[in-house]
Amino acid sequence: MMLHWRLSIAVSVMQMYIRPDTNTMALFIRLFLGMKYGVVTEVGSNVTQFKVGDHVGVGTYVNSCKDCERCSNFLEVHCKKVVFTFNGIDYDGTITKGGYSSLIVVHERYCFKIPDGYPLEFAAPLLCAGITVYKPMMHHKMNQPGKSLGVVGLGGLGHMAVKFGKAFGLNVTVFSTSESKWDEAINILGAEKFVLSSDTQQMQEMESKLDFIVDTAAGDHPLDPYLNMLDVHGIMVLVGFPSEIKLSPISLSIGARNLAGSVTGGTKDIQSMLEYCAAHKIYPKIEVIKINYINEALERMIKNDVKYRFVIDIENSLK
Ligand SMILES: NC(=O)C1=CN([C@@H]2O[C@H](COP(=O)(O)OP(=O)(O)OC[C@H]3O[C@@H](n4cnc5c(N)ncnc54)[C@H](OP(=O)(O)O)[C@@H]3O)[C@@H](O)[C@H]2O)C=CC1
Ligand SMILES: O=C/C=C/c1ccc(O)c(O)c1
Repeated sequence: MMLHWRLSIAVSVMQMYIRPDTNTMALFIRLFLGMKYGVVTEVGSNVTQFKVGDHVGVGTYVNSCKDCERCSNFLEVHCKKVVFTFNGIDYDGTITKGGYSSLIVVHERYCFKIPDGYPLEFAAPLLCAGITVYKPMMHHKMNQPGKSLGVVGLGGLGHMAVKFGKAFGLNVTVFSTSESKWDEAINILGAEKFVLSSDTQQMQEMESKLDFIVDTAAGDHPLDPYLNMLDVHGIMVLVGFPSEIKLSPISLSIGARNLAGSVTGGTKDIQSMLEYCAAHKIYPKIEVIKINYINEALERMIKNDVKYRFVIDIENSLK
């Protein structure tokens, strides 16, 4: 039942951001150390899906009850007993350690085959940022060529939403608080349009122009201007975690618009996403670092100076 593997390389994805609380500026450190990839070195006798030598990845969770309706429908991330890969308490009482390890033992259900030829270092961010936007985009049928997509926030999640949007044949508009990201959005990621969200006129010009919006913004921001950009029956999905959201019900009712949320994805969705990325040559933009660069990496994350994920090469760090 268990898959036992030694990581040839382990990967951690880190994010850090400042979040205003009601009274204080609190510094939240999110060391997202869950996603990792490596090579299988040992399989238990009941393992059927993997063999020694396979390239595999582990996402943001490593266990769930396997028995509830959600698990039965491959919505394991929504299982009430889901165990997260980092700082979770597993069923045997152990605290999960995420990606800062050279070895992991994991049930094969929570292990994903990285397709042949897909460069391993790109796989880890897919297991969080990639699936977090791919899942709602597929669920809400945003893969209809010719439709229009708005992506709010150009960071780890946002740049993946742009990549999927382009691969789906959508007309993509990036909404950003950072004027400096114009070149990246248009010339590198290939978005059709870039809107500076602090520019009221540019924002108003987008009224009723979008079919879909994926909102990845990490900080607090008004929702009404974005909802008003949706056409009739348009769909806005929130995947970011600002501290709170406020909106006028009229922004939803007029135009019969839809607002939804989403969190990463189930095991089948994750495997499909990996295969889609391999088939369409979709790669997250990453910077590979060694562990001794971690303090500088943290400093740079505070300054929002990373495009868009640090990937820690644990194996080469330990040599
Ligand atoms: N639902 C889920 O399963 C998951 C959710 N998350 C959450 O998604 C969010 C984004 O994660 P990630 O992409 O990794 O983070 P990043 O820091 O890489 O990117 C977030 C982007 O949001 C924009 N932003 C930040 N603050 C604000 C603000 N106040 N108003 C508007 N835009 C803002 C910035 O883009 P710009 O400069 O372009 O404005 C920033 O680059 C986080 O809240 C994270 O916790 C992450 C993983 C999974
Ligand atoms: O699989 C679930 C992961 C959820 C998640 C929650 C918060 C956050 O900041 C993330 O990066 C992921």
